[in-house]
Amino acid sequence: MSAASKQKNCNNDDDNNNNNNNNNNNNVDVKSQKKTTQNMTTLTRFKGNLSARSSCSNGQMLTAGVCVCVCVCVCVCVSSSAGRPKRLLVYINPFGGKQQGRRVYEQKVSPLFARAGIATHVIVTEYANHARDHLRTQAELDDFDGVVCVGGDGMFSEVVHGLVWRTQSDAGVDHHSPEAELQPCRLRIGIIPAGSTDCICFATVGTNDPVTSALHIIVGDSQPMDVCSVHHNNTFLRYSISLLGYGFYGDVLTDSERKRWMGPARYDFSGTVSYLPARGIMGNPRDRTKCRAGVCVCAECDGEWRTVRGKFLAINAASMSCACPRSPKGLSPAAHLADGTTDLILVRKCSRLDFLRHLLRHTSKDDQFDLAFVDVHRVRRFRFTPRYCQSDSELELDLRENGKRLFSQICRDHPACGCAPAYSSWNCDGEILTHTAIEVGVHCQLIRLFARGIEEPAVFEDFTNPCAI
Ligand SMILES: Nc1ncnc2c1ncn2[C@@H]1O[C@H](COP(=O)(O)OP(=O)(O)OP(=O)(O)O)[C@@H](O)[C@H]1O
Repeated sequence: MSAASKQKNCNNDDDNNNNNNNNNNNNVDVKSQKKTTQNMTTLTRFKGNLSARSSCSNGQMLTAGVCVCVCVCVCVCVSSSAGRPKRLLVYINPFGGKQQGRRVYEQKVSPLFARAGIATHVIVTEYANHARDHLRTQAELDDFDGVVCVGGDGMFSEVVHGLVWRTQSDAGVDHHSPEAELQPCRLRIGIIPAGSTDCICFATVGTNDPVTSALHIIVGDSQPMDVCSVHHNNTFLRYSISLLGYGFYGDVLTDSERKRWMGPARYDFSGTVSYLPARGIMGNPRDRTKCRAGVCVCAECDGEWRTVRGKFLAINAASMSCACPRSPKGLSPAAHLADGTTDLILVRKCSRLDFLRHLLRHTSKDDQFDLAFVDVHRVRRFRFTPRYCQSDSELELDLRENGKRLFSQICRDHPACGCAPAYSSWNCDGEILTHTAIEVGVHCQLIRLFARGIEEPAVFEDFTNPCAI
């Protein structure tokens, strides 16, 4: 990527919607005013919604000013132009969240796709990584305009892994090289939320509602997103879209899988963090500016590496705010979806009370980074090398043989110190990585979602009177 900043328009691909259709559908199931209001929010943002207005006035009216406008949204989209998908490959995880994926798709989404004239090829997954493997090897991607996953963040991660891998394979890019410039994926990804947390959907759409997500797909919205590649010693490990966590966050996952997450904490992990600060970007991790739909500026690639050594309780890299309904601020409230950076949060060794203060600030108005033992940097790349006490560790032998850069910085200060080695694991979007020494690079706008990011509410939006919109 060139050193110059790229300015990209992240808005909807289509500027004009031809709204000629007055078709009214009375069969749409609208369960609550809240849901309908969300759908209306989507509707109001569609450009050229004049005929949506007139359709709405003829549409089915419910009590309290609630209007069934989902059908209208679909009609708005039917007169398709470039950017709107015509054929979609759909993967449904029947076991995500409350195991409602199939029902959600069949009852709420499939009828909308049909009405919008979108053909679908639906695969209900039969095992973990089914969707990923299918995308990697079998899927005839040329036949489709987009891929839809019905499930949670884990399912989305599967689809990203399959699609990014396949795109690189087709383009002859060596994804094992940490320096490789990855090819952006042609197909957009739609998320129909049917998982437990649905953090990615929430961060890119602003709500976890299957109908709203389906409408974004139908109108062909486009929201670019960064993807982090994680390597160990020139070997690809995983892609990360939301959060990479070592120390506290890594161990919460590891220990919860071992069902001992309430057990004794032993957080004090020595190591070296090197990072390449992001330049040429708008904002910083502490400016309280939320990521909003619109123009995205990609960070520049050059600059000087910086190194931090010490003892950490937690090392987190947040590529997005990681806000979700249960944590509305998220881990890094000002992180951006598509600027080519990740927010590297370093929590140094501190007392348990101080660490608790830091954690509690995630749910209050106070700045969680405004503490002496917390540093946050917006970075393009970073590396982490744990400092092992044991000289005969498997990793050290491996590193000696390969002798690469920072990975050779193993602690040999205390070969027989007898201290309990403090290891943690990296939690990569909910999956535990098999290595602790990692190198991470952010790939700016590698994928695109059928979404448009979170928009500021329009000043004159009046949800109580949808027909006036
Ligand atoms: N048919 C299947 N059987 C078992 N596991 C599956 C199947 N299909 C997908 N999976 C796996 O299930 C995991 C969890 O799925 P998903 O993300 O959809 O739901 P969730 O974990 O409840 O939601 P969230 O990730 O938002 O918390 C994913 O990692 C995915 O790889």
